[in-house]
Amino acid sequence: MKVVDPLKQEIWERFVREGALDPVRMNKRIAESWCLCRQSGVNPYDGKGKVILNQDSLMKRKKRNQKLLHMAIPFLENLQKVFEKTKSIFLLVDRDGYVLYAKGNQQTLKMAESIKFVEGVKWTEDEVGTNAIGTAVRIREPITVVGLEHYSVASQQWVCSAAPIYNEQGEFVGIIDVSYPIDDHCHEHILATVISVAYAIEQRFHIQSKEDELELLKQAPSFENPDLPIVLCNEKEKIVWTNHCLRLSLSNWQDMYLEDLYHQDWLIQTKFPIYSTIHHGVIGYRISIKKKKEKKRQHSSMIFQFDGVKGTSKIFENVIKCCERAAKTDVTVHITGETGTGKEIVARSIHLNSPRKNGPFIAINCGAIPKDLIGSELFGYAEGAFTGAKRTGHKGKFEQANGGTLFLDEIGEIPYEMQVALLRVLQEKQIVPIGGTKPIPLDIRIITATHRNLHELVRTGKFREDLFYRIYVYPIHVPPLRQRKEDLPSFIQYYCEKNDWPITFTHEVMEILMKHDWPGNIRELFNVLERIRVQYEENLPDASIIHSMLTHWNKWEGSEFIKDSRKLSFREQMEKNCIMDMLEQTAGNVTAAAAKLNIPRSTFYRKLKKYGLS
Ligand SMILES: Nc1ncnc2c1ncn2[C@@H]1O[C@H](COP(=O)(O)OP(=O)(O)OP(=O)(O)O)[C@@H](O)[C@H]1O
Repeated sequence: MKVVDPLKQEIWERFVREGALDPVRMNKRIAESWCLCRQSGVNPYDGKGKVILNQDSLMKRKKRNQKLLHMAIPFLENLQKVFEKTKSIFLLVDRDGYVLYAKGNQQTLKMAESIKFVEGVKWTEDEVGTNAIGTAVRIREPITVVGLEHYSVASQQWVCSAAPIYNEQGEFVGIIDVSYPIDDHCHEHILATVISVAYAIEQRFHIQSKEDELELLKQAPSFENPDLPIVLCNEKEKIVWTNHCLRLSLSNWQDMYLEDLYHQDWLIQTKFPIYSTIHHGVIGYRISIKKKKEKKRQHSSMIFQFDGVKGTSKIFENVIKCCERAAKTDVTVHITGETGTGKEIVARSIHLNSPRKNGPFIAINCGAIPKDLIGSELFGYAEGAFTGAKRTGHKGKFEQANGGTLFLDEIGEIPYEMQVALLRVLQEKQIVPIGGTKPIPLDIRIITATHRNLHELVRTGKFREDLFYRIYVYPIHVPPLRQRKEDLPSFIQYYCEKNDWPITFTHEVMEILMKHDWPGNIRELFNVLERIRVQYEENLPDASIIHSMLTHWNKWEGSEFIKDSRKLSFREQMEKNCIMDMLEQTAGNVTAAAAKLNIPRSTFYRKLKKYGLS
């Protein structure tokens, strides 16, 4: 049933036609809003919702407002029960006017849908004209808008009452609204109810902030690293806790904000958000800090570009210093270190900081190439060098790296007979591709690496001594993760940021991670984090599950880290042999080998990786 008050209809029509109003006969707030709508060109004959978030954006907005949702929804649900017999719907709106929640009478929800008054819609004055939600967002006061007081026709069959919600800091965070069709003369005093509920939600914010503070304090690390000053601050960055090593130097920490630390020459090293287990919003941060003057001492290392985590450990700081020295010259570097410690990242950083940085950086894993192919991979071959060779010939890694850096990983795996050829290239600084006659001059820097003991290989006759002395000129040792555990938080933060994974590790979990020895080093750490992220997303499992994950890691199928040590099944071994045969037949041409085996190239590459052939 359409309810129209002819007098009000005339006032509205005159205003939209001529912009004329008799302010005495109108609510001041409504008159003001109409004028604003007219000025900003809102269409009075429309007023349906237009800006509607898609599912993904709505989820993101809900996530940003999860504390508000958590506080308000129980009250909204309660209202629904109380007003069950009416045609009302109940809404929660964020501070920008987006509807986050809309529930209530089914028939009214349908009617709302017809004007796009739905979850995700932007219901501001600019979008849909004068209305209780949009006007309350602007004036930040409670208001009821009835029928023809709405500026645009789409809402003129509605009565809506809205009130703003303020959090414990007094900040405006959103709107609560009750709306119903104008013919449902159910409650005269609905605005008073909406205001009371908004007030009750605000009280809930105050209580929750105390509970958040207690939860935050429970996150104080129980283990103490005397060299690592830690502070906890709330989400407004007010310091609420420091560890012992800081209490001497920060006597007035209780009155400080994070910003005050900058003024006292402290620098932030890592900053982890801490999330509430109740409402899942950020309740504070765990921060490790460092004195600025210590930083100055490291100044020379700071200008060295390192595309990864440097952390705070002295041991890795020394590695960076060595890299910096090596990068300035063309010295032949040999990098040692256990698997997964980041030898390739270190090699790349030397290249990127060297005068050759604009040239290519070519990496080859000597251990992953079938023995018979290593010659053509390194030195290339000339046109028609052998049956099946590409007509155009093939540029080897040495030639590809010309003008830049060649990184020979797992150099200890290079077959003995190939070592002579390699030595010759290093001495003569030129290559002759297989089957070719013309030498190609080389201008490259060589960096080698191995996780094996090269001295031992020389001693047992598996590695040529003359080649050893050629490559073992400037050794750099990359330490295992267990010797730089203080860098673990930085690695975790790096991983979380890279994967956009907002998670807080409780101190129990951190303790477990700190105690683990990480035999697979950074690769293992990232694999563990990957597994937790994929399996548990943002609901971190119990510390005991993470503990058993680490204990049984080696037994897990499908882990990258164990790929080398894992015994292949019969089927996998057959597949690996087949791939190796085909690579041999196609002289290492991956595209041709994949085509012959009728496997898509991307799958073929995945299999090469799986079997350690890439
Ligand atoms: N400092 C670092 N910052 C960020 N990521 C790192 C760092 N060091 C290693 N990683 C990551 O750890 C993994 C292993 O690193 P990398 O391949 O360089 O190790 P490696 O010592 O060469 O291993 P392998 O001996 O098995 O070849 C890679 O995913 C790499 O990106």
